[in-house]
Amino acid sequence: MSHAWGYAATNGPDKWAENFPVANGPRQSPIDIVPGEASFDAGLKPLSLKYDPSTSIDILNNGHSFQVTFTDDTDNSTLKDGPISGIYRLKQFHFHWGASDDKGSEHTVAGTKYPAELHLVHWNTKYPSFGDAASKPDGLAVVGVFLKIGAENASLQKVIDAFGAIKAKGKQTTFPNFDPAALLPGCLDYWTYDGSLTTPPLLESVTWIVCKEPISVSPEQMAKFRSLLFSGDGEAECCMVDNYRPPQPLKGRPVRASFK
Ligand SMILES: Cc1cc(=S)c(O)co1
Ligand SMILES: [Zn+2]
Repeated sequence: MSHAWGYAATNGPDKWAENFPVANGPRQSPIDIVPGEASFDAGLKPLSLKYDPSTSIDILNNGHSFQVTFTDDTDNSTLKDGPISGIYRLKQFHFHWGASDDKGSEHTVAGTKYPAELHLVHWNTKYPSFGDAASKPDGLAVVGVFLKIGAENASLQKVIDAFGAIKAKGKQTTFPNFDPAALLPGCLDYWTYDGSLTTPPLLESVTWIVCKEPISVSPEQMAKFRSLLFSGDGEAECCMVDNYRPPQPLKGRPVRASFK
């Protein structure tokens, strides 16, 4: 690929292997989760997610998605238990979504696509930093939450209210005192499997934890997601939509369920 990666026909998921050969690796994400083929594991613990709203810093349009970034120099916002060992710190959350409500999630459930998917990215504190952890097989843990069309989501609206300041690529603004726990579903039953980042460099360092229960998003709120731009100021406007990678081969990996 002569130019940076993206989601267009010229630089999208089908082209990523040219610059990132791990795209064809043994533990790529996302995957299609087939509930009937997941094995219930009684040894899986409930997720322990403890987030401190004072760790939220800013919100950024990075040209691929938007992300809310957190201070990660303390154990104030962490993920513990579930399928992981040790303490993982929250670094950022972001979303993937579609141009229409019939697509947008990265993981699918028995082939079903949701209109969007939230990713809460955490790194293993056995390593000195996120950057270091990102290249280790047990370095990252990402909690995935599906978004389903329904009632307006008041917590999500707080994020959407910041979109005016980050419409174009490279725009950033402060985003203090936000509690990401407000974006979690009531039930934290999950599927888990070993996978990767779903964007280049597609590092195979992620323990995926995908919640079974979706959160709601209204059609109007989804329209606001689709008003963000892949493009920067002064460039031809390109709506930020369909920023999702399709499911990848499971290649024999087990998918475990924390619930029956
Ligand atoms: C670190 C990271 C993780 C995911 S899942 C993503 O889409 C981008 O960056
Ligand atoms: Zn992601």
